[in-house]
Amino acid sequence: MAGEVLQLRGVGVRRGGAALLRDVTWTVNESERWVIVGPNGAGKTTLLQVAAAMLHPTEGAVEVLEEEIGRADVFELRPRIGLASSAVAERVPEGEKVIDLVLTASYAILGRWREEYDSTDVSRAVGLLDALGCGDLIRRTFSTLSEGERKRVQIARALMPDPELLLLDEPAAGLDLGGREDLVARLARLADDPGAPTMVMVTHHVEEVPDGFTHALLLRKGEAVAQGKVDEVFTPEHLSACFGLALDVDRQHGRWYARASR
Ligand SMILES: Nc1ncnc2c1ncn2[C@@H]1O[C@H](COP(=O)(O)OP(=O)(O)OP(=O)(O)O)[C@@H](O)[C@H]1O
Repeated sequence: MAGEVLQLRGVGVRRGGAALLRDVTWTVNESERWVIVGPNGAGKTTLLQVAAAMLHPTEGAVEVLEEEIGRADVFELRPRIGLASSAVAERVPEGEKVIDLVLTASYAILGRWREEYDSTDVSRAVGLLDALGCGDLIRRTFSTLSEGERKRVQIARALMPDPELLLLDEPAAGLDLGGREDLVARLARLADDPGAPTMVMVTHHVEEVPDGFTHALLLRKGEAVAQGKVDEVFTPEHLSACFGLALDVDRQHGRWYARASR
């Protein structure tokens, strides 16, 4: 596949008279690791839904994995995209086992029915769950897992079809400090893996951005206020404009920190 994994040109999304996204132009190239940061209601999840070929924009043009949204067969396209989001987790059928939740990702479906999986699929699912520290959860029911366990299982599911694009919507939301640090370290290892897919992660907090993420897009009120290499975007000026308050920004050992200026 050539360089461009995602290309948005002048993308707008409107719902009921409200502009959720406005004139977003954004390119993600193969192997880049992007983070989308912005305050509540900025349009981050909406933008990720567009990137996941789940939401058709009202204006502008979108290409995902070189397929033009509106012309491409989204049912062929979606299995090439791994999406971990609470919107997916909310649709997991009652009683679904962790192993089945990961296995069914091969068919981009939720809820195991009568599909047959061979031993290669099962070994891959088990290997991914192990790599995310969930090896002991394989036979558990998804709905009984803690928030941190659910987040890691969702990432294993998103990786199951060996996607070309991995989209993570607030993977650290709701995690305690230990859970967050564990997840950020795992995502840093994934970001560092040259065989891993191109990645885009949404977060509210620069502290949750794993080392190895290369690019950032800042959203405010549906508009991209800055985008590019992460160390050029995570400046006090850009982040203060994005969140609407004066911020000090710092980086230590590959991790970012932001706090209100005194
Ligand atoms: N169907 C809809 N109709 C009208 N407004 C909507 C609709 N869906 C979302 N919105 C609004 O669009 C805005 C952007 O929502 P979105 O979920 O993309 O933001 P976000 O940046 O992910 O927010 P958060 O950080 O709070 O999760 C919000 O103000 C939301 O209320």
